Amino acid sequence: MMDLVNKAKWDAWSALGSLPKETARENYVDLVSSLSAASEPPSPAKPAADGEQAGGDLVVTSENHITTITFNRPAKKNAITTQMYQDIMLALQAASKDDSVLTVLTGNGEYYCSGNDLTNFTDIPPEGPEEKARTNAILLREFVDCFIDFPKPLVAVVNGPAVGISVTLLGLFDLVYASDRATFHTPFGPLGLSPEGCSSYTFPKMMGPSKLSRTKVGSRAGEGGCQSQATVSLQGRGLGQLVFLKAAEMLIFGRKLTAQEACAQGLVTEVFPDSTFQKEVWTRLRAYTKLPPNAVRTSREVMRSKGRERLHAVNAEECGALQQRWLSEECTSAVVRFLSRRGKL
Ligand SMILES: CCCCC/C=C/CC(=O)SCCNC(=O)CCNC(=O)[C@H](O)C(C)(C)COP(=O)(O)OP(=O)(O)OC[C@H]1O[C@@H](n2cnc3c(N)ncnc32)[C@H](O)[C@@H]1OP(=O)(O)O
Repeated sequence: MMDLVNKAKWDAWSALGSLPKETARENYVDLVSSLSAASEPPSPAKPAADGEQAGGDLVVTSENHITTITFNRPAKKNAITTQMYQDIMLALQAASKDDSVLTVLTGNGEYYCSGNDLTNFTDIPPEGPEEKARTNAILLREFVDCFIDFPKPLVAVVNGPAVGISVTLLGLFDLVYASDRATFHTPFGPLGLSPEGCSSYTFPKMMGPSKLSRTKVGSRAGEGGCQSQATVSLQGRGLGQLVFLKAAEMLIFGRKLTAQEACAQGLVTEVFPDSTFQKEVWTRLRAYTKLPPNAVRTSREVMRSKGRERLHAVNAEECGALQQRWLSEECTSAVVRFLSRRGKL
């Protein structure tokens, strides 16, 4: 009775009764070929091909216990429309309750995401620009709160250049895997804007001294670390000052970082050669979904819970500042310059 394996075999055999040997052989072959087909690793969730609007500007798929939210406006460098903010929140709310273990954000086409769609500022309601700024600030605060409160591991698969809010939100992600063709740009200064996505807090905090001192110069991308040619001059500067300087260079002065530089600063977890990026990343993510889901969720919760209250306060402060920035002449003239460069106005 205690030899459970052989007992299971006996039970299965005796349940076949007087099944003819030939039929049993055929059934066995059918079973084995069905199992081998199922064991084929499914191809990574492929977003809709360029130009297709399958699922509209956002494609949400859920397979292999991974929910994937794909920016799908390649013709507009995956700029985020007002509707997409709403749809991403809905997708996150659904993902927080489904059987997925991980939630991934990625882009279709050559860009990861070119940030907020600057035409969002052009549809001014009859109540005027102040009302537009007020409703935008509410939408942005709710959007970022969704990421702060999301209960499962968040992964960014940064397939190409990332701009603005798609960069600042990365400080709220658990894993940021980047192709070596990705870049990270937060042009808030030139746009007359200020940081969002809690980046005014997460970026200085994340670009900490330990990462700078451990920068590996010249190592190959994808060897579990960063390939950075950036040499970091520490002469005469306290690391604390250098940390702020790096975050300020991005958020105040709009310096664009390469994937390797972003990895050296702690914004990116790992950089992969573009040629093997998708295969390596999705193979790794599928392996992560085999981990005990409740342990994964518990570990993430104990890591994230302590900082949530602070992040909500930072988000509120950033949205309040942006509500004023959006009404400023600096911002409106920058948006006019962008949209008129192609005769959009
Ligand atoms: C609810 C409100 C929330 C607000 C949250 C605040 C967020 C802050 C931010 O995200 S700030 C950052 C905003 N993004 C930008 O400033 C990027 C603007 N775009 C560019 O600078 C360039 O397009 C580029 C560098 C991304 C790519 O340049 P490139 O020359 O390669 O390509 P094009 O410029 O020809 O772009 C192709 C078409 O895509 C349109 N487009 C690209 N990005 C945006 C965008 N962010 N908003 C609107 N439209 C964008 C571009 O206009 C082209 O359209 P066209 O083919 O019709 O001309």
